[in-house]
Amino acid sequence: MDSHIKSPPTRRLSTGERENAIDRTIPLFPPAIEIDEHNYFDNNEPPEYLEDMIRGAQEFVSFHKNDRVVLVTSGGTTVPLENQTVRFIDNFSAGTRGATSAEYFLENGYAVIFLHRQFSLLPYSRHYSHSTNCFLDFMDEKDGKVLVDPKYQEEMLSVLRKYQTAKEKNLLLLLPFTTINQYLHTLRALSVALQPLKSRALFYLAAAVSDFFVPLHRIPEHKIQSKAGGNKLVMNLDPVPKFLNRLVDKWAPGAMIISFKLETDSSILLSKAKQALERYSHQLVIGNLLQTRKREVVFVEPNAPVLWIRLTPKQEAAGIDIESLIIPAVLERHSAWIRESGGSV
Ligand SMILES: CC(C)(COP(=O)(O)O)[C@@H](O)C(=O)NCCC(=O)N[C@@H](CSSC[C@H](N)C(=O)O)C(=O)O
Repeated sequence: MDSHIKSPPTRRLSTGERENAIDRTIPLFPPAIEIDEHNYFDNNEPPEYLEDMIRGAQEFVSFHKNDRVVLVTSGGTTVPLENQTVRFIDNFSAGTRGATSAEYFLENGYAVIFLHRQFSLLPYSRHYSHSTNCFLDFMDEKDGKVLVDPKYQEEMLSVLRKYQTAKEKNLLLLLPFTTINQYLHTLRALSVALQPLKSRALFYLAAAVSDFFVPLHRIPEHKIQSKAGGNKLVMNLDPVPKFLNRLVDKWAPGAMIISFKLETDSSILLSKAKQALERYSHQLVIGNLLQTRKREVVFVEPNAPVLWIRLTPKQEAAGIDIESLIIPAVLERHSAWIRESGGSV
């Protein structure tokens, strides 16, 4: 390559120069209070499908009135920059944490409401997605028929049977979202639908939720135009009200609530997870770093030392899911929560 032509910097998308980072020292946004809840939900309309969706969820909860039901949120929420959305800000999440966790909850007898980013990974089908482990690579053709390559029969049969069981027993309800607004309206409505289950309801909030958004009254209707010669796009975003404490205090009284804390800077992970627990007074924060989220997490809970859960190098090499270690530890805590709440385990 000519010396004067510099190859573009080989930068991973998730790294950036520190001096460009936003000032993390700005005061934290306080937890949402009642007026914030009314302001947000009164001024940002619910998705038009919400009533139908919640009717289905109420039927699901009623069907499982004597079971343990977990609401797993998964995938990233988007912040549209135009009402007729062409551009949006996205939050990183492939949906692996949520989809894999949902499988282990199902295998432990939970009914699962899977509130997920549309088109992100789903329980069971995640094993053969369009990109990783493309399902077409597991097929073969013989006498004009499509066959599964014998090498993969056993593994695929195991996944297929679990998927079919979940469907036949009505154990898995898949509910999509895309935007932060759809997510928040749906989360609040589902929380109310789950109230009859009291302590047998579990919230496992693995979705990557936006912290800033463009309120409806400030969002342009059509695609933002870029002028010839270039013009800056200056965005004025509001903080997304911190609804976790509304969930704990009002929307889902009695349920066990677990949130995830995502950081990229290991030096602040524990303090931020502890801060979330103190601010929201829920039962467990599972902290994880973007870079190591598939091999280690840390449990931060009241009146207990922090507990690191890690895959050994051997387990990692064998392709063991860290969720196979996380979920049993969560189930133990949920059983204790039900006992302490006076429910029958
Ligand atoms: C997203 C990942 C890392 C999984 O990745 P994939 O397997 O690729 O899907 C998940 O483990 C996670 O940390 N999820 C939570 C991420 C998140 O946004 N957490 C929020 C807190 S919970 S969102 C609640 C809301 N912001 C509020 O405070 O009320 C945070 O860290 O600030």
